[in-house]
Order: sequence, then structure tokens, then C-alpha cells
Amino acid sequence: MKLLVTGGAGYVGSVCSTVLLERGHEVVIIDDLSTGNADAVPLGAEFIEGDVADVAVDVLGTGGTPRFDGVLHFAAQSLVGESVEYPEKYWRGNVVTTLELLEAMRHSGTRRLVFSSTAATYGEPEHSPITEADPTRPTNPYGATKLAIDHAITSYAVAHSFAATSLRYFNVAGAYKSVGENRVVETHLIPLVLQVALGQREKISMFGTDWPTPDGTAVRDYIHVLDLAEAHLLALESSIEGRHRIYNLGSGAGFSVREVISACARVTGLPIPVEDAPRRAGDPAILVASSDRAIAELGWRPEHTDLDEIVADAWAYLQQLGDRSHAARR
Ligand SMILES: NC(=O)c1ccc[n+]([C@@H]2O[C@H](COP(=O)([O-])OP(=O)(O)OC[C@H]3O[C@@H](n4cnc5c(N)ncnc54)[C@H](O)[C@@H]3O)[C@@H](O)[C@H]2O)c1
Ligand SMILES: O=c1ccn([C@@H]2O[C@H](COP(=O)(O)OP(=O)(O)O[C@H]3O[C@H](CO)[C@@H](O)[C@H](O)[C@H]3O)[C@@H](O)[C@H]2O)c(=O)[nH]1
Repeated sequence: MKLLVTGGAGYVGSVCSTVLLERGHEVVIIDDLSTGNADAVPLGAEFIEGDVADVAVDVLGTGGTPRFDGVLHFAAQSLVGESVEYPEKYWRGNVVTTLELLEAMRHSGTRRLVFSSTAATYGEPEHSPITEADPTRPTNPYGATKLAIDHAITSYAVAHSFAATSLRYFNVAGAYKSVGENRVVETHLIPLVLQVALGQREKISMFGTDWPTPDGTAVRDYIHVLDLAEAHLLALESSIEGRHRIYNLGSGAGFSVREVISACARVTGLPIPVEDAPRRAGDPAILVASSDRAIAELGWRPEHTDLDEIVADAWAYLQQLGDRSHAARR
């Protein structure tokens, strides 16, 4: 297939693009590099630097034969804490941008879409694990913008025969070959803890030690980025015109912030100093996925669900990145 990938210079988009290219697909990436890296664009992909809202119409074309078989829409602002402070950045960057993309797709006749939705659409769950039938009551603007986009996609599927899938990822982690999580400003737990192990940071702050969880720290479900990439391929291949399917994607087990820090210490064999810090605004206490629907309907089989394996892949990637920049300086 010939696929348009938005946000392909970011973490998840670059890993998914790498896997798509390996499976013989043609990949064109749009990315404005607001949080991504040009270095992360895989060899073999065509790269267009720009904001999706500005360039989607030109790239997709207007009518006639569609230029692409489908779109994978990863591009977004995606930090929970930042979205509480700067909601305007999220409503414009996520909702307005995606509405422009949906219109460009409609006018060009491109109807197959896989969208990066999120666990943050659910908010504080009533029970665990979370299923797709559970209430969606986001506790932060980021989750609210992703939920609004999910609603827009449903109506495009019904009215304009889109073949759409929203994948609600839980916490993505790990790396694949030479692609991984490497943002200029990092806020995600696992890469931050590993930066402490690397000596790039003094300590890790635990945001909240008084959550209603067994050890008082927040619990998340960490999914390996490679398992996530496989789900995208399955979603693309099985998409159905006129339907918007929604799937949770997680490993099905919850790990607390303390447990993640312990896993990082175990894998690296290095000490990781910690400090207690206040809760971060917008955070729910516990997010754990039921991925039964994706397993039953997509035939998805997550293979890398062991937390230590996920951390080990992220660690190998960060070390190799350090070696590469060291070599480049010589
Ligand atoms: N990482 C996670 O744990 C996680 C979990 C759930 C959902 N998601 C979703 O997955 C997607 C990818 O997340 P990520 O962790 O790779 O984030 P990321 O920040 O690493 O990647 C996002 C990419 O999109 C680009 N981008 C942003 N706005 C753009 C625009 N308007 N036009 C063009 N490019 C733009 C950025 O430059 C970046 O390269 C996001 O939609 C995010 O909401 C991520
Ligand atoms: O220095 C830190 C960083 C994070 N945390 C905590 O660690 C957990 C995980 O945080 P983080 O890695 O920032 O991920 P989330 O805020 O859970 O959000 C991620 O996972 C969501 C799905 O669950 C996605 O929607 C988001 O895009 C993605 O950033 C949270 O409880 C944080 O409060 C700390 O205690 N200290």
C-alpha cells in the first residue's frame, strides 16, 4: 500500500513507519518537527516537512484517483501535564489539525484511516481493566481533544464511508532497532528514569505517593512499541468502509511508578535516586487496558509484554544513541 504517515518523525510514528517499510509498503511522512526529529525519519520514506493543517490538501490531492491507500495519523501534541496548562495548544494542534486532515481526505477520496487515540479518553476509570464500552470522561484537555476527534471520525465514517480505526494506546515504551523515544524535551517516565541511570539527570521525581494504589504511586499499562506497530498493520489490512472501530491496546498488566523505577534499576544495574513530588495535574491514578476486543477482532497478539524486556529495549536504544553522538563528535 502507499501510505501517508503524519507525525512520522516522532517516537511511535517513526517506529511504525520503519515496520511498514520493512513489510513492503510505500511511506510518505508529513511532520513539522515540533516534537519530532528529522533523524528519526526512516531511510526509504519520503519526508515532507510541514504542518498537517497546511500541507494535507496538497499532499493528498483534490479528486480524481486517490494518491494514497490510507493515512496513519500520529501527529499530535500529547503531553497530559502540558495540556492542562496550555489547552489552546491542544484544541488547535489536535482537533483543528485533524479536522483539516479529514476534509483533505474526503476531498481526495482517501478513506482508510488509522488514528492514534489514547487511554486518556477514559479519564479516571470506575473499574480495571478498562474496556471500550466504559464511560469516556477525560480528566485532562489532551484526552478531551482525542475524544472529540474520535467523535468526528465516527461521523465521517457514517456520512462519508471512511474505513476508520482508532487505536487507544495505553503507555507506549521500548524501542525497535535504531528507532526509539528521543525527544528534545522529555517528560515520559521510562526515558526519564533511564536518563538518571545514564547520569544525565540527578534523580527522578515520583509525581504523587498518596494515590489510592497499593504503593501510593500511579499505575500504568506499558505496551511495547513493536506490538503497537503490529496492531497498526492489522487495523489497516482489516478496515471496513462505513465503520469506525475503536480498540484499546495495552499489555493488560499495571505497574506503579515505583515498580517501573525498580525495573529500570534491575535492567541497568545502576542506582536510581528518587524523590517524592506532588501529583501532576490531570493524571488519573490507574490506567490498565483490556485489549480483548483487539485480540478477538484484529487477531492481535502482543508478544513483548514483560516490563523488563520493554525497559531493556529502551535502555539498549538510549545507549546506542549515546555511542552514535559520541562517535559523531570524534
Ligand atoms: N507515547 C505514548 O505513550 C502515547 C500513548 C497514547 C497515544 N499516543 C499518541 O500517539 C501519537 C504519537 O505519539 P508519540 O509519543 O510518538 O509523540 P511524539 O511527540 O514523539 O510524535 C508526534 C509527532 O507529530 C509531529 N507533529 C505534531 N503536530 C504536528 C502537526 N500539526 N503537523 C505535522 N507534524 C506534527 C511532531 O513533530 C512529532 O514528530 C500521538 O497522537 C499521541 O497522542 C501516544
Ligand atoms: O518524572 C516523572 C514522569 C512521570 N511520572 C508519572 O509516571 C506516570 C506515567 O507518566 P508519563 O510517562 O508521562 O505518561 P502518561 O502521562 O501516563 O501519558 C502517556 O500515556 C497516555 C496513555 O495512558 C498517553 O495518552 C499519553 O500520550 C502518554 O504521554 C504518570 O503517573 C506520571 O505522573 C512521574 O512520576 N515522574
